[in-house]
Amino acid sequence: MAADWLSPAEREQFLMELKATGWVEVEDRDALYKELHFKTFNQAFGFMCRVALQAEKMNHHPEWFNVYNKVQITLSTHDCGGLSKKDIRLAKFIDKVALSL
Ligand SMILES: C[C@H](O)[C@H](O)[C@H]1CNC2=NC(N)=NC(=O)C2=N1
Repeated sequence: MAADWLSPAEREQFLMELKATGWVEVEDRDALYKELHFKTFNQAFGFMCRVALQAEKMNHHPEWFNVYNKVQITLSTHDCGGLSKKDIRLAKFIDKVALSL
């Protein structure tokens, strides 16, 4: 959606903020990646449940992989073939939930 496109200035600003919290740009595609570690599987899955509910509300879904206490997340907007404001919003939500656990 056009409203979700990032201007070059917004993109630079948001990427700077998110890199400071551990997100990295994926090398071979326009996407963001973060790996999170929790104490237990319960915590990791609890985190995933909260993110899943938000993702469904936003109609914007992460690509993710979980083993025990580790969650690897890739964010990208498939409809526009790269990063959009929705990825930024979801990344910030993910950081907020992770901090609250
Ligand atoms: C039809 C449906 O609205 C779309 O496929 C939504 C669903 N979730 C999505 N999630 C992500 N990450 N990118 C999208 O472009 C996207 N599009």
